[in-house]
Amino acid sequence: MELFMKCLQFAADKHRNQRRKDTSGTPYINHPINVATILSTEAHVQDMTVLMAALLHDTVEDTDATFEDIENLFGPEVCSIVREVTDDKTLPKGVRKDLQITNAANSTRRAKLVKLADKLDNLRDLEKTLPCGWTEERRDEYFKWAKKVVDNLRGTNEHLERQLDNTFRTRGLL
Ligand SMILES: Nc1nc2c(ncn2[C@@H]2O[C@H](COP(=O)(O)OP(=O)(O)O)[C@@H](OP(=O)(O)OP(=O)(O)O)[C@H]2O)c(=O)[nH]1
Ligand SMILES: [Mn+2]
Repeated sequence: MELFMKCLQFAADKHRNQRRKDTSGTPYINHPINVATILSTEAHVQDMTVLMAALLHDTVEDTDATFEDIENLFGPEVCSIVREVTDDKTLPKGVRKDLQITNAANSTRRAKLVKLADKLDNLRDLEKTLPCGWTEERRDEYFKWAKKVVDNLRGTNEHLERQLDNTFRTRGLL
């Protein structure tokens, strides 16, 4: 529990100047908190290593945090999950998005759990509001792409997959 609180503090500090893309400017940290909360309360995940990785999952991708920081502070197991769910932002966006689809199938179970909850929270946000500057078409494309990623993560957690399927059904993708 002490290490979990340190993850929360570390993620809140790293994301402190970031906002979500919604019009109300929700603090970015709400998203990693939501991902960890979905895993704990909806997927009934009790593995603290997974819950810590959920809090940290966007720190290396979107802040100046490094894998070295994560490994030193939170250990190699948490770090390896964060590594699995971190996109290489030096790659062109199209390549990154394709890699998420192919890498999903080869991920460890722990990384798959974080990926499923990450997609679920992002899709729930997208159902509520269109991010600033996004068109309806871009939202539709995100849903279609997310379905391809999720299809390669299946067989991991029935609660998460049922919730994701509800969002895909609402969009006419299932
Ligand atoms: N739906 C939604 N997403 C928002 C919002 N604000 C920030 N995001 C982030 O935007 C990313 C999705 O937008 P894209 O344009 O597809 O991706 P990009 O930022 O990586 O270029 C997600 O990153 P990610 O968590 O790394 O996930 P993913 O890109 O792997 O799906 C999501 O967390 C918001 O208000 N609504
Ligand atoms: Mn995320």
